Amino acid sequence: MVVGAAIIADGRVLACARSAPPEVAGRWEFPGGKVEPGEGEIAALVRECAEELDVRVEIGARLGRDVRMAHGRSVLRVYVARLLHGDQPKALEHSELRWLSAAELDSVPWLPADAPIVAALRPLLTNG
Ligand SMILES: Nc1nc2c([nH]c(=O)n2[C@H]2C[C@H](O)[C@@H](COP(=O)(O)OP(=O)(O)OP(=O)(O)O)O2)c(=O)[nH]1
Repeated sequence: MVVGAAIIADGRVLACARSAPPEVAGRWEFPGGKVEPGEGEIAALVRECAEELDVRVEIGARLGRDVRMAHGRSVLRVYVARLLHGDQPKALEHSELRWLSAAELDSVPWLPADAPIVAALRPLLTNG
């Protein structure tokens, strides 16, 4: 299971450009990663957001549906999240971070598995 966090602030969502591995570098994703054995999904998201972005987050509702990823070996599950304590994300592992409005959602090349989740995200963002 791979979990991702759709971090929303001021009507925008945080999109992150992968720096590695080469086959997905330059593609955009939600921060997150693999749930470790014995770890809960929420705990995995809190850990990944701290590791990748140096932020504390509160995890909210599920967003969209589970998406089966390449080769059917894993599933992507995304949750809505918000930043806590005024923390500001830093690109510790990504090549770039961008806050996207609803109108800007299609302006970056998301990882293919993210498409249905990005579509479900649109109504949660204010236009602009
Ligand atoms: N984090 C994240 N991964 C995604 C998204 N969409 C998508 O297809 N993936 C894929 C890319 C990777 O093959 C996999 C996540 O693996 P990862 O390399 O980020 O996991 P991890 O941080 O636990 O890394 P590692 O321990 O395996 O090095 O899921 C997404 O929106 N967010």
